[in-house]
Amino acid sequence: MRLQHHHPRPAPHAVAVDAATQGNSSSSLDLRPPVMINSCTGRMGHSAAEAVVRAGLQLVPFTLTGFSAGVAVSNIGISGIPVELVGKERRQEAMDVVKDRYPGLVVVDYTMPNCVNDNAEFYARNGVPFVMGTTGGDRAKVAAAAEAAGVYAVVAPQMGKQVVAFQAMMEVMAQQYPGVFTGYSLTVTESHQRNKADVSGTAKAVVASLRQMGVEGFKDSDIRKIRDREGQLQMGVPEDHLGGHAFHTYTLTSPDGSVQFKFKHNVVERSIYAEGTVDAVLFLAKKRAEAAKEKVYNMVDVLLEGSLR
Ligand SMILES: NC(=O)C1=CN([C@@H]2O[C@H](COP(=O)(O)OP(=O)(O)OC[C@H]3O[C@@H](n4cnc5c(N)ncnc54)[C@H](OP(=O)(O)O)[C@@H]3O)[C@@H](O)[C@H]2O)C=CC1
Ligand SMILES: O=C(O)C1=N[C@H](C(=O)O)C[C@H](O)C1
Repeated sequence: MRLQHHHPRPAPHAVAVDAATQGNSSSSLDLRPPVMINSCTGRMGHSAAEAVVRAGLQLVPFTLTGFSAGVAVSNIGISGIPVELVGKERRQEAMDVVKDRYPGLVVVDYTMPNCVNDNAEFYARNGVPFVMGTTGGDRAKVAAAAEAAGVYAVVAPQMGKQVVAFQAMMEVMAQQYPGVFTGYSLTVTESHQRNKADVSGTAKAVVASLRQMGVEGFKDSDIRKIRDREGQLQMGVPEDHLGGHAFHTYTLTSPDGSVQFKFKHNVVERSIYAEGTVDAVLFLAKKRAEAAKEKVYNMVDVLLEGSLR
């Protein structure tokens, strides 16, 4: 496929895409599916695309961007593979070609919170399994779109194995000991790179478990979001990683102040999520091959099944 160039963005590795050169032996039951990542233009999408290539999976050489109205295509390079950018107004045309050329593909979404639902509905409409790594949006609607279309999906705000294990531990604690922190007050602070649009989806998930453990009166909007350089340095973020980090601290304090619990998970860079993304893709391919009854999963499900490397 060559989509028409309208108004190309700068293309450091502008090379014509010939999908056939990457080979395509996928079948719909392929356990190592071709992977389309939206959007390879973003930090997380780029990192996940590199992990896909490292894992020896075929990277579909097309990626969606949020650009539209006059901006159609140009190319970027991922680990030497030229990837063609597809503007929003041409995404259905591109998806038709991609489905035809890469049967059995799995889609990964790392875009923006404000397009989570639109993208999920687009993937569901097209009958393609997807990993929704993007945070935000109406998560119940994402799951409902996948269910209604009978499409397999992993929907999770956190792909990093060890952080997912922490999330799982909090969920188990909430199930086993509901109310154990009744009366305790909670503060939550999260720091991410300056241009992260929303409050941490991981923090929201952990807070949901803490509520089940009895914490009352704590709203998601009470999560303290640090995006400024000074605040980030104070929280201990290394200067080199101001542009890519995820530091989370949850503090629980007893009513009389005599007991305090602190949970922390601090991550720099993005490889932990990128590797987990590949695991989620392989998990979905397996579920599809097994024709599993359940369609929608999260990363705790992937972990519990032993599918995180
Ligand atoms: N689940 C997990 O483990 C993790 C989740 N995340 C989440 O992933 C998301 C992305 O983060 P990050 O990569 O840092 O953000 P970036 O801002 O670096 O990238 C987002 C990209 O999305 C693209 N985009 C915007 N709108 C659309 C659209 N409608 N269709 C296709 N592409 C679009 C933009 O491309 P363009 O400018 O070309 O439009 C942009 O490059 C966030 O929600 C973040 O919280 C991040 C890390 C780990
Ligand atoms: O945007 C990020 O960077 C991250 N987003 C996810 C979140 O919002 O929880 C996961 C991790 O914190 C990195």
